[in-house]
Amino acid sequence: KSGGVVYFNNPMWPGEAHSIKVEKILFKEKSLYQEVLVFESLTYGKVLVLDGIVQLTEKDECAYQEMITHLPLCSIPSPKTVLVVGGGDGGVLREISRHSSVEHIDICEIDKMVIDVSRKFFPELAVGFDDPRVHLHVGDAIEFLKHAPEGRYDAVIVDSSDPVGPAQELVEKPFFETISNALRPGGVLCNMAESMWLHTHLIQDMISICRVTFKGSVHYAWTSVPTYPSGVIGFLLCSTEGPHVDFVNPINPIEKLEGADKHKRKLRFYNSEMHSAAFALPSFLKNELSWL
Ligand SMILES: NCCCN[C@H]1CC[C@@H](N)CC1
Repeated sequence: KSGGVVYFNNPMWPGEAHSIKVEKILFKEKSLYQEVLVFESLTYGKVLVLDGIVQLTEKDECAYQEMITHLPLCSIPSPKTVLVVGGGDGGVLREISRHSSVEHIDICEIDKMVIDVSRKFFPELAVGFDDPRVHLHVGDAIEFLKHAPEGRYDAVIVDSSDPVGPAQELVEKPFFETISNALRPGGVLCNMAESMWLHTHLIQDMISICRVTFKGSVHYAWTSVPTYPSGVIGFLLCSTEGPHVDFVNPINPIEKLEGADKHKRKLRFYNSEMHSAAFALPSFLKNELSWL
């Protein structure tokens, strides 16, 4: 209710909750897949919540959208074809459109309500859908990728919600195998990879799958998102067998991309220093994750 505080507690983070002060509820409906909530907060702008889990806020979405997009796209010389899994709010599309080398963008989002709600309440993100290179597919990415042509994409970005509910199957081996098959040799995947503070078992499971599924390199990167549980979110960066990809030192630095800032909206978070720094990991994580 307005004026109240909303608590986000969930089996994904037992024993802790995150609260944001609600100024005004703007939208609350059940889609075919989940409950979709939008509210005006006191200090983070508008907030998108799916099944009680914060997906984005206007204040800090830049960190997530910019990092999940530019970590992969700045790691290959000239990305041309990109697939977004999830991402129905349009934020990743907005970031991809900064790359003038990109010619074709497919996006596969299962829940049309997320797209419609973003267009209405988050125009700063939904602007991504206006790019003529974008081809929208409303449906299950598991099916979409099963039928994707082999070696079709230079990059795949999995901008998913947590693996509880609609996104449950997006952390399983068969799905990663279809992604690997859909990427060209030396193609790259950037996959949302939860919190190093909360989910090291899940991260380990994903890395174990990716190390056998992607014969190139597998790296873990992370960034700060204050409204996500534990205040950080990670990304799994994988490359298929083929031309070596150095994820840590961007071969295609965003600063050299003319047009990256031509947008009326400048980059707020990502830059090449943040790119490299994102791969520096705390000792507990290096010790916990078996890279071998
Ligand atoms: N496209 C908005 C972000 C979706 N990904 C998030 C990562 C993990 C969070 N617990 C919830 C959403």
